[in-house]
Amino acid sequence: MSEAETIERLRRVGWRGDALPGGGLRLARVVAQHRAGYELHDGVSLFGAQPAGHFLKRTLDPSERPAVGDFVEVEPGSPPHISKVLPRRTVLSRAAAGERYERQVIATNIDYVFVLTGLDGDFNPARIERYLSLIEDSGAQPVVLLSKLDTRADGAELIETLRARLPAGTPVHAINGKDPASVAILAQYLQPGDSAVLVGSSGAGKSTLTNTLLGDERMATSAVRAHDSRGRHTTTHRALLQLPTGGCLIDTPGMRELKLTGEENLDLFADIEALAETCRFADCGHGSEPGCAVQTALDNGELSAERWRNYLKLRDEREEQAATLEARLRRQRGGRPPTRPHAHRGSRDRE
Ligand SMILES: Nc1nc2c(ncn2[C@@H]2O[C@H](COP(=O)(O)OP(=O)(O)OP(=O)(O)O)[C@@H](O)[C@H]2O)c(=O)[nH]1
Ligand SMILES: [Zn+2]
Repeated sequence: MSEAETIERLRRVGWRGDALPGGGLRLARVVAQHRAGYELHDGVSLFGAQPAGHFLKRTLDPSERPAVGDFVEVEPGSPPHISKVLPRRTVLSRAAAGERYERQVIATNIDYVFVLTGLDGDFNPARIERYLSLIEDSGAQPVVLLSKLDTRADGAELIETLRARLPAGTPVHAINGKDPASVAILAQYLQPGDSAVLVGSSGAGKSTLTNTLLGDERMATSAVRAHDSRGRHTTTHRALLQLPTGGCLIDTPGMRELKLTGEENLDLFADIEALAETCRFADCGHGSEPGCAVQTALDNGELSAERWRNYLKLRDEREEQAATLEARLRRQRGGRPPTRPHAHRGSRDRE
């Protein structure tokens, strides 16, 4: 098979390059990960594979192991082995639950993250901002989707309010997830070589939208499911769906549980942080302290009470997670205090 044909096949599972890395080994994409091994797809067929021995070393940073979305080199054999993970163009990760604090890779090589919110009771701009802050360091481009447009007469107003609030340039689309004509606007993010993921709270309409995007391909997907587990209906999660528009949608359980972690930055609220820096006291609690810049901005309407509350919520969440991490690390050290110097801002007057 020619290199052009191989690239053409891999394009169907999200390969973006115009050339293949040397070595002549088979390339494929990780579409699912189970306790028993990996499932790979090369654009034509789905097959199982095991990680090569060097991926199993205990000292290896877990984020270097193959993850859903990775393009990998495969050594033939039965079973085939994953010998190498190719460089990742983007990495979506979160703090892992467990005894050791570490980043857990959720999916790699994602181009677009669809942040889905219903325009019904689910509508919550603060939550959308929090999702955007999660995606911020991943390299993927966020696309805000508002579903259930058909259920809300004042939808257009809500959308304008949201657009004004989000960072300039963030795409926002309102859709009816059940209507293929309405969903067609997403084709621009789902062309051959594109990989997208869908996040949003329960009931937002993720399954509905996925099925509409799959269209007639929905049948094909269940057919693959049926025979890849030797006739039985597999209960494993099919994480990579090939869409009729040529792009693919990654749908992993980890993606669905995307949560805030102690590491997310608060860049969306950089203006508030800058404002708080100008309070008279460096340790201002932004309550009734004299010379509090935040209170002044709240009073004269420069800062809305809602944005201030959202900022506080996100900050508290981050501090709580940092404290949990700190306690966990201290337990590991046998109760000794941290060895690294502690950043501490004392009560000092800036005047
Ligand atoms: N009217 C209308 N209903 C929708 C739309 N999108 C989803 N729904 C309905 O909303 C309900 C929840 O949709 P789901 O697709 O199951 O939501 P989900 O995000 O997959 O939920 P989980 O599986 O719990 O994560 C269903 O009853 C859908 O029919 C829409 O655009 N318009
Ligand atoms: Zn203050």
